[in-house]
Amino acid sequence: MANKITFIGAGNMASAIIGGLIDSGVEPSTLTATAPKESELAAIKQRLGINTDTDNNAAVADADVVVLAVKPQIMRTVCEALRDSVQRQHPLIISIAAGLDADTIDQWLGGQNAMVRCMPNTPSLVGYGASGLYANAKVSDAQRDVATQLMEAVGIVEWVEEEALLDAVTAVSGSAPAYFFLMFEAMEEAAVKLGLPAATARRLAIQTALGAATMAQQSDKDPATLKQNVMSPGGTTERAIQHMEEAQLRTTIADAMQACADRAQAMAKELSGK
Ligand SMILES: NC(=O)C1=CN([C@@H]2O[C@H](COP(=O)(O)OP(=O)(O)OC[C@H]3O[C@@H](n4cnc5c(N)ncnc54)[C@H](O)[C@@H]3O)[C@@H](O)[C@H]2O)C=CC1
Ligand SMILES: O=C(O)[C@@H]1CCC=N1
Repeated sequence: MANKITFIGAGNMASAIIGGLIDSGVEPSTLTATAPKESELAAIKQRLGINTDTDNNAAVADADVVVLAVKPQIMRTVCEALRDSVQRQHPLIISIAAGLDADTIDQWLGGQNAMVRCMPNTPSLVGYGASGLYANAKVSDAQRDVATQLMEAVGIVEWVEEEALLDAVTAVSGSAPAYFFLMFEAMEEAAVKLGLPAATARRLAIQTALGAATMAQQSDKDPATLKQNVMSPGGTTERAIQHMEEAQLRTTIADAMQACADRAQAMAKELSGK
């Protein structure tokens, strides 16, 4: 793993990755996170024992890897203010921002940077992250390995060779924890209507999702076969699945994922001015 990693931004996604890294054995003293407010940093410092700084330039001064973990809308301001420090140090830059392309961020940082774009997701916090990664031409094999190691510490890593595919990764994994949380909400509400206490319904729904995901991961059967195995002919599951198919659930999911990828592209256009 790289010697020193600095996270610019200490919000939901940065804390999820940092928490996962520490759980995987990374020494907290090698990690630094920044944010404008000392109050936000005090909480993360106390919880995770990492270094913190309100000064982005000071925090990247001796970093081998800089992870850009601020909202896309403020990325330009943050990068332009970091330009001189980055040009002096030339660390590996990893951006986790949705949409924004590597070339745009590289230009904001003064150009000629080794840039990895990463689309992670929040389950990184519990070691079950799923990240898509793309590297620009400046990234060496050794730096690719560093990025792989960093994100594998918190889950699985899939490299894509075409940058545009990161929008598809955003749709299938970056944003997708929210789809499953929506499913939990809906199942709990429906189970309460069927008479179960909310807490019981929530536990059963979550455990079932965990079981289904684990089975799908471990089985040599595809999801369609595993689904079929639950559906006794003329039984209860068949009725439920028939209802979902008639209600066009697949189309809803496809449309939602297309909207997600479209939004990533639109954000990139809006924010890069291209
Ligand atoms: N939340 C998620 O599930 C995912 C988020 N992302 C990407 O991660 C990035 C961060 O998202 P979240 O963590 O959800 O946002 P967040 O709002 O939780 O965190 C943003 C952080 O940036 C800090 N910040 C604001 N201005 C700053 C500045 N000038 N210098 C340094 N830090 C500054 C904030 O104090 C905060 O700690 C976004 O670009 C988003 O597209 C990517 C994948 C998943
Ligand atoms: O909703 C968003 O824009 C970010 C990117 C992927 C997940 N959260």
